[in-house]
Amino acid sequence: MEHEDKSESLQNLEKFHVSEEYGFVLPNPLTELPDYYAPWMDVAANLPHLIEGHQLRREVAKMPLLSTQYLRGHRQLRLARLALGFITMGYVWQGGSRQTVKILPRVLAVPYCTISELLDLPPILVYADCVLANWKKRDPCGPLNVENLDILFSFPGGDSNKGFFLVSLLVEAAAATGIKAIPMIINAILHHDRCSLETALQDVALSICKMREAFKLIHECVNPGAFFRSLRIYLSGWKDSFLMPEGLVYEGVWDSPKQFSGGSAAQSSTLQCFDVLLGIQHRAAQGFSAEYLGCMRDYMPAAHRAFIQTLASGPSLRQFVLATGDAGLHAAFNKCVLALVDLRSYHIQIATKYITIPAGRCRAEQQQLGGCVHEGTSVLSERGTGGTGFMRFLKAVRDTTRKAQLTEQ
Ligand code: HEM
Ligand SMILES: Nc1ccc(Cl)cc1-c1cn[nH]n1
Repeated sequence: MEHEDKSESLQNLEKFHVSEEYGFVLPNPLTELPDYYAPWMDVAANLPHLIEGHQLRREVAKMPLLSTQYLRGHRQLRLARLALGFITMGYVWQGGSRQTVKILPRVLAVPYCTISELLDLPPILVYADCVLANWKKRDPCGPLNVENLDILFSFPGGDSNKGFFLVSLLVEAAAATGIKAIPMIINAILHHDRCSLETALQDVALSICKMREAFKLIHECVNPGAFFRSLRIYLSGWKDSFLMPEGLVYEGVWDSPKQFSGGSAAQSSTLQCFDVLLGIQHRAAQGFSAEYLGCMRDYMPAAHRAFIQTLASGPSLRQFVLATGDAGLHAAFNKCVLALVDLRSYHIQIATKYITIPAGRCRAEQQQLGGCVHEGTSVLSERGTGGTGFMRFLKAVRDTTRKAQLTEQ
């Protein structure tokens, strides 16, 4: 398709399930399903209690095999997937790293895989489930802030669950004005409109700064110990996992076990969108392949994946700004890059506080008391020796971002 067509297609954000107000966040997610699905919703709503009471497996064994035919529309499918995703992660990880399961019972596997196929998402909890669709306003007319928000489902780990998912949601919501500026940027490039382009780039830089502001809430809303010892475990996946080397058998769906990566904000369309817009291409870092971020696009809603692909195949903002030799555009472009560098640097500090430091304490304890740190796979977990894998990855991504600045002409 010609660039001109692409710019037109990107003008219609709604087609890509992108909201002017909420960005990639699912606006006003449903909180209820038809009563027929009460067996799923009741277990999902009661997950922390069932897991802590070692009753989850018994409850799942009692569940009927429900048909997905009574689910109507995108939002009911997203809510059903969210509930089944929480139950699945709870079922697999309720015994921690000592008692993993190898088989997901058919009463979960069959509907979960059916719904996942309809949404073109893998049958494992992803960022688009537990962040983008896992929220409601207490007062529907109230603001989008921590005081007026709640999550729909949770793992054990208390309020840190809510804090982690809601802070992520607020970071995503802060990105909305930047995402909304993207069609304007593409249009300005195609019409050689430097003034509109500079204004839109200023919107992107301001939006990324607001994302970093929202990020700061993590300190008051998430406890490092609760995150490291509890929540992090439940988000782990079963790909390249030495705890589940074969992966997970989805009973009644596939005969052989399947491997899927755990939930990660690498599945956030927002950061990947800004990377593509600014022409930032990441490469391999120990433990994380160059394809890792690319592979995570398969864990995004199909419409969001299409938005990123359409953006990637459109005109290059980087090349356009370079070709103009315009100092104002040059500065506005670099402000966006530096805002992304600052966000990623701040994120690295957070990862240090919430993973590296608690992991160090945990190792010290285990050397005295024995027992094994959960060496989960993929997201938010230690990879490689001493948890350095992810830190090298995050620093490599940050440093590649820094190198994307346009140098002096
Ligand atoms: C307690 C808080 C957090 C911790 C400990 C943490 C830790 C990590 C770790 C270990 C990774 C690399 C592993 C992987 O991607 O599988 C990662 C990646 C990432 N995280 Fe977080 N994170 C936290 C919160 C957030 C939040 C709130 C956001 C934004 C909504 C975020 C955005 C990202 C992104 C976009 C990546 C992919 C790498 C990149 O694009 O820079 N993180 N995080
Ligand atoms: N913020 C997040 C929210 C949900 C899930 Cl599943 C993962 C993350 C995350 C953060 N950094 N890496 N992953």
